[in-house]
Amino acid sequence: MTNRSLTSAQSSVSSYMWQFIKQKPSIQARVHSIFSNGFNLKVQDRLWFVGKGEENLSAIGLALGAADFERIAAGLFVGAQVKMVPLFSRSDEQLDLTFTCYIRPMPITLTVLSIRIVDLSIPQIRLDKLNRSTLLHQLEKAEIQKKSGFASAALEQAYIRFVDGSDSFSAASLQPLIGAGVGLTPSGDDFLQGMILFERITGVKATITDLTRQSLQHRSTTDISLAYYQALFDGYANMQWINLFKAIESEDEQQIAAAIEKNQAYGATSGNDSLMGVLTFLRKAKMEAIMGKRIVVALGGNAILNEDPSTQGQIEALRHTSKQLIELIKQGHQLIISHGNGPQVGNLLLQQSIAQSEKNPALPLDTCVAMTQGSIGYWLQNTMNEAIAEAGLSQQVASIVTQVVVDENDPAFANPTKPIGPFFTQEEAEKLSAETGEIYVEDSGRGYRKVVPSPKPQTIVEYPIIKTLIENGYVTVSAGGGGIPVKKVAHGYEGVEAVIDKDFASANLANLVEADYLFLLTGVDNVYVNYNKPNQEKLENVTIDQLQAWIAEDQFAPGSMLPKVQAAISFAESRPGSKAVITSLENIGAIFNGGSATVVLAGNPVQAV
Ligand SMILES: Nc1ncnc2c1ncn2[C@@H]1O[C@H](COP(=O)(O)OP(=O)(O)O)[C@@H](O)[C@H]1O
Ligand SMILES: NC(=O)OP(=O)(O)O
Repeated sequence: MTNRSLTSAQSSVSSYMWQFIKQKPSIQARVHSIFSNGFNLKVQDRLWFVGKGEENLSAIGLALGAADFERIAAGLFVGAQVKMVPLFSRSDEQLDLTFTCYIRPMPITLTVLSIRIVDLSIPQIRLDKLNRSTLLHQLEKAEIQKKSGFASAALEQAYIRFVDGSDSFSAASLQPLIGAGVGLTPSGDDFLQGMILFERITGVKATITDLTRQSLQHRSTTDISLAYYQALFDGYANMQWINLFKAIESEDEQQIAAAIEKNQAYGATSGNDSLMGVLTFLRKAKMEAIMGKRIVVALGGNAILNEDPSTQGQIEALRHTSKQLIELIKQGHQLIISHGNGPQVGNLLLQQSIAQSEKNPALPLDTCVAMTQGSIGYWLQNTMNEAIAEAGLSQQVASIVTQVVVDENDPAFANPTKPIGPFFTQEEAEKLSAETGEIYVEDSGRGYRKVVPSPKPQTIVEYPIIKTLIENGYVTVSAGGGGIPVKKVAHGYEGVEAVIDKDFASANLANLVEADYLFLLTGVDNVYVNYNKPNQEKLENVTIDQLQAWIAEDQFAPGSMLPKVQAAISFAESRPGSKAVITSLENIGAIFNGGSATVVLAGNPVQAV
């Protein structure tokens, strides 16, 4: 008998198999099937896989260093006896094992020391992370179908029926996939396992998992497939999947590409077959909008203030607004709310100046912005909580006092353009201007309003906090009133007197928190060219270039639609795939369901919402 001891850390065992090994003093097995990258052992009613090298560590198995694997594999035959004796000299992270193969020309015993116990339990990956990852795109260009069992006529038909939606997933439609196709792990099973795996990592409703379990009671498949189904149901996957999950988590495109390639190389068609399941899961999830989008929603004036300017009136308006916003949460999206404060901050400033005295000096504009941010955030937090409870949802809402950094040399300080506060007639405005030196301008045909400097936002101080809250499932209210304008000073930040445009601040926020969408909600469903003229034209899917051309023609009113269009452009061009939507509050539930809105994106308008 040949004996060989290994002391290297080249061998590993899955945590799943370890659970079984550690209960047994010795394990008698027979070789069940042999592949180029490993072989299966039958142990009573279970199958265990012995892989070549850690990259072939199976959920149901053990992986030996490549050289030692080759020594055994050379003489291996189906039916050969194998005996494993755990030595238990190590900790819970390591195992020693003697591994005797009764092979030709003579048996071989390996004493495999320091076998690493590798956790192959299926992790959770947040849908938004998966959604942002390039996995779907990469699978689409990897030509996996061509290399899979689904390239064969019979299976291809079954696949197309699912993908074009003519066959929905049901026990009856799914059952024929069990055991379908050639190989020791038939393609149909690999496909279903890819889907089950992704249901598991994303934690979405386990529809395919449940249907597959039911179908397995009526239709059988190979022992090997059954063993992998069992491992999946128990929450374990092969090493190459775990590596793909790590790559998705890293958001590194190249790492994802490398992990896909490793998976594709698995088995004859197995790797590609299960990736077909993943691809189908991702497409289905996208179609059903299971994969939530991260959406910054900027609320325009009429979302907060209608005819009744009292506190109660504004809360009522926000109550209505919150009920509409809930539609996005119901559809599974992450909601990052921002809002304007033009009327409120102007009114507060007016109250400050009227009531000021030596003992009670008027508060500066940045503090007034902070106060309106606080009051509107407080109202919104409560109306959102009410709407969430009413809809039977469980999200929690947090308002964040948000400071937005501006450049103190921004030319906007010398040229006030931001209308705030109440509307006045021309005579009233002229009188006020003469008395106070303040500047009043006509605001989009609605009357005269005081204007204040509105510098461009550079960054948002609290954005990492906002991002953390979103990623942990909270609905946030932030950057209210465009954020509190501050400048960077040696010891931190200091307020500056201005009101930042909330559409620009929201675009900045959307970029910083890596949102998929920026929704600018206002009084119209769409942006128009030739607005309010007999030849007005509704804009639906538009590119940045088209908008730039219309801006040059002065199609959008400064102080109302122009900043929205500019903010939409700045977000759409910030990152590939970012989309900005300008529409009304009433329209938000319909946006992902074929409703009409103005959608701005950097690329081809055909790919809109
Ligand atoms: N080209 C345009 N297309 C559509 N609406 C326009 C256009 N130009 C001006 N508007 C007006 O601008 C309004 C949006 O600006 P405003 O009311 O200031 O924003 P907010 O809703 O953020 O308070 C629209 O409701 C509409 O009345
Ligand atoms: N800060 C700001 O832009 O407010 P409005 O949208 O209400 O004008």
